[in-house]
Amino acid sequence: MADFDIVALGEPLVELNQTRQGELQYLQGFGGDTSNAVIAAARQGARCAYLTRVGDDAFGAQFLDLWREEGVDTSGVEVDASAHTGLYFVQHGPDGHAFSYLRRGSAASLMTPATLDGGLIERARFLHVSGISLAISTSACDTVFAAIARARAAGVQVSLDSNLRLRLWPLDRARAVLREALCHADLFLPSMDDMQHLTGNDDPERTLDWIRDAGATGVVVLKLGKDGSIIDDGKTRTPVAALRVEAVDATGAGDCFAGSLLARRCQGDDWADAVRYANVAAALSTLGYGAVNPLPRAEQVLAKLRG
Ligand SMILES: Nc1ncnc2c1ncn2[C@@H]1O[C@H](COP(=O)(O)OP(=O)(O)O)[C@@H](O)[C@H]1O
Ligand SMILES: O=C(O)C(=O)C[C@H](O)[C@H](O)COP(=O)(O)O
Repeated sequence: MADFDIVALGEPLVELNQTRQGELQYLQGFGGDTSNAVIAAARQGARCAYLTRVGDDAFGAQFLDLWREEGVDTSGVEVDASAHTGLYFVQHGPDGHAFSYLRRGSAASLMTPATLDGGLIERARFLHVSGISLAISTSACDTVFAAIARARAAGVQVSLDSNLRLRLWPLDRARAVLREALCHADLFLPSMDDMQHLTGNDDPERTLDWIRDAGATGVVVLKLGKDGSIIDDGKTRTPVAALRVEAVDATGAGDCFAGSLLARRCQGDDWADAVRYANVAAALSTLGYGAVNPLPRAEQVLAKLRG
């Protein structure tokens, strides 16, 4: 039996969230898509580990404490004495949230395939990576492809969230790299917003056709925000409704979706049940500010599912 349900690879970011427009008050929290996803999964009962690098600074130490409190294994976290932990800002406006970054040269962006040498990937059921892990630097991009190759060689399933961030890389490169990566994913988790940029169309069916034409052979779950998601298992496409909520801050909803979905797959759910669960967990995660604090625990999600 594998030691871990999920090993994720990527960059954690300290979060400064401007919860009131126009005021110089920022709530400090934690973010970074793959870190959010493993914390969400751990809160649903999954055994998780995180592969990353942080600076030898107060924020790096806060992250190590956070992962330990959340039960996420940190044996794959390297501390770099000569680079910083990354930081991002969340601003809220009429079109939802917007991110900006202070991350170039961060410890995580300096990862290389040697970061994988501890052998954690081979001990997992799923490797989870994202478009952000691929975008933060050339060496991180190489590291993600090396991780995918190691996972596939060891029979570990690969999960990929599109998480397109056009502040991190140009659209043409993002499209080319994501097309290559999605062909190796057992589970691809694009959002409709990301796919609109990549494909130029806003129709979910045509978007799923584009993904299949690009070479996706695994399961694809297209995330549609407040409209829920669609499962495409290669044969049938099944829409799954969202839970209706008054969302406050959707930062991290997609990561909560990914972590919860993987956790439930590892607990034996079929795709439809796992996606139903992930929709509810992700909706609940929009009810508070920040990517990590509002991530729900299994009891809350199960209570909501029971109605
Ligand atoms: N306003 C909302 N109401 C209910 N559920 C939501 C809302 N926003 C997001 N979700 C849930 O979170 C999932 C991921 O959100 P989405 O915005 O589509 O992806 P991402 O955060 O990756 O851009 C959705 O599929 C849905 O289940
Ligand atoms: O943008 C980045 O580089 C980050 O990692 C910061 C955020 O924590 C995630 O982007 C949130 O991701 P969503 O779940 O898609 O809202």
